[in-house]
Amino acid sequence: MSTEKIVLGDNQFGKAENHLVRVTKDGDLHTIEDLTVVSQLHGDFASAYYDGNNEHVVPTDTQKNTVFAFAKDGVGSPEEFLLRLGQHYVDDFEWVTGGRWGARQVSWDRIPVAGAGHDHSFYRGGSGGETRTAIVKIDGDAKYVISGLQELSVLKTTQSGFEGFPVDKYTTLPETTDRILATSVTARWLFNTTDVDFNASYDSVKQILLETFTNHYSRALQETQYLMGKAVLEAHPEIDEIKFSMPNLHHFALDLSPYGLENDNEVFWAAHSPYGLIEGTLRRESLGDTDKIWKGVPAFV
Ligand SMILES: O=c1[nH]c(=O)c2[nH]c(=O)[nH]c2[nH]1
Repeated sequence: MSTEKIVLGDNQFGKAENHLVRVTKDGDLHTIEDLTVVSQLHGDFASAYYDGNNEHVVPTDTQKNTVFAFAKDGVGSPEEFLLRLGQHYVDDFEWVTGGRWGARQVSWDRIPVAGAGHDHSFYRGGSGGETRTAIVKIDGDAKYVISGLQELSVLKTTQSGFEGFPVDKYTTLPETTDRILATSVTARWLFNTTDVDFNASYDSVKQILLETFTNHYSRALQETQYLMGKAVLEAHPEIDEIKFSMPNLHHFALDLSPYGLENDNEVFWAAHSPYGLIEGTLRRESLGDTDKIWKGVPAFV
């Protein structure tokens, strides 16, 4: 066995995937900044690795908290935000000589309602937008068309609450009348004819889904889902049934009071898992059994 000393080379540590959503409010006009941040420190940490001595180990938990606390003062640009974060560590911890801070920022577009961008409801457009799907089934003489979309990401920064749920000994969730509601809509809708301008129909259904997400105070994602499906079926007689799968993508307003800061629903942690999963089928009451048509239709195409 070699007795050569094993030495520590490059090292760094911190917290990855700090998913921050910063809401800035100018009256009813809200803007959002959505960044996923990684923080990694360089410095004199040898005794932590060699001796288990944590005197210099700025906890990764603290690095996470610092990301959210710093967001209280706004983000501005990811570059400025990261420069501010990094400067804090080299200024305030003498053994920290540097580090690496990174961010992925995604942009949200305002949902267009009657030609104007909405004040507080957003969707992911451009390359972050939804995928359109289509499925055709033929069974003898019968032809069925199922159109759909997946991963239409929408988020509203207010006009959403959740109250009145049953409470048992496992319930810790507080009631709320003001929260972020965010989901990524997967929907499939079944036509009762093939005589359809499918491109125009798709554009209209998507717009109805977006507008309906926007246009009411949501008492739960379940209610919002029902209203979205109802609006589609009411506006489109050529569609008989719509199925949804919608994650409830939780955004937790963080308690910044331990750092002497208030959080009036401005700084949120966007948790990735677990997420709520809200699914439902909306259909015309008189519609017969369609199970055979849906059989074999995958959840995601
Ligand atoms: O809109 C919601 N529906 C739920 O079923 C639920 N459950 C939960 O914990 N939060 C929420 N929000």
